[in-house]
Amino acid sequence: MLVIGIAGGTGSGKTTVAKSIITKLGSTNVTLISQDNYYLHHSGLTFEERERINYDHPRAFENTLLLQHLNMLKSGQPVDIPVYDFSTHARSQETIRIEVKPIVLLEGIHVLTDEDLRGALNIKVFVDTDPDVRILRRLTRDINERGRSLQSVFDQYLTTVKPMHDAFIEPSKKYADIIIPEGGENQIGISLLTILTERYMTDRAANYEIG
Ligand SMILES: Nc1ncnc2c1ncn2[C@@H]1O[C@H](COP(=O)(O)OP(=O)(O)O)[C@@H](O)[C@H]1O
Ligand SMILES: O=c1ccn([C@@H]2O[C@H](COP(=O)(O)O)[C@@H](O)[C@H]2O)c(=O)[nH]1
Repeated sequence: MLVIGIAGGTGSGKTTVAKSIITKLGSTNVTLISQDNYYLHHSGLTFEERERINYDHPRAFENTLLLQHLNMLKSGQPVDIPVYDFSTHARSQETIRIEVKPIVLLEGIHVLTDEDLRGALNIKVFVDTDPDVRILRRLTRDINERGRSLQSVFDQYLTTVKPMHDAFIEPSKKYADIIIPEGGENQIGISLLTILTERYMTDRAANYEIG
């Protein structure tokens, strides 16, 4: 199984890049997993307490479960991954079944910051988009899709999103094999990744396999 990690700041276009690759290759051989599904579940906290959590710190995620699921997929077992509800800041009761496919695209803000997670990736990608573009995209998305107000996006960006991006996410770019400027607009970068993935599928014995 080939695992491609796609990191980058919030709103950089990680999901858009991943979905473009799936559109080009078809979904039969490629599956998408978002690190966001593995946000820690804070069942003992109230909504107001959950609202104040720093969701941009590397330790906000249950990466041990994510790694366990990747290992299960690599050994040929399907997995039931958690579903995360951004409007309530909580895991929902449901899970999603992920079937075994030869290619896994793993996208998330911190897929390159965790050493163990990096070790599970065959190709490491960083989507590099200017902060002003990212915050504008995030503002639109969080208000339209995640039930946020203008003020809450503004406050969260300044208190946690930007400081954590500067401290952890931007520095993780150095681990990338491929940097894709401007995300979904970068058709050449997306084609490059698609070609690499196609080559893997036609030659499973290629050098990408981790020992
Ligand atoms: N090139 C683009 N032009 C315009 N809007 C975009 C572009 N890329 C992404 N978006 C929008 O910006 C938002 C964040 O993009 P997304 O791919 O989900 O980023 P990420 O997964 O990095 O947070 C989404 O609403 C998406 O539709
Ligand atoms: O409960 C939550 C959990 C996460 N967030 C924010 O989500 C982004 C990561 O998602 P992207 O799709 O990569 O933008 C992260 O910056 C968190 O701040 C949240 O607001 N609430």
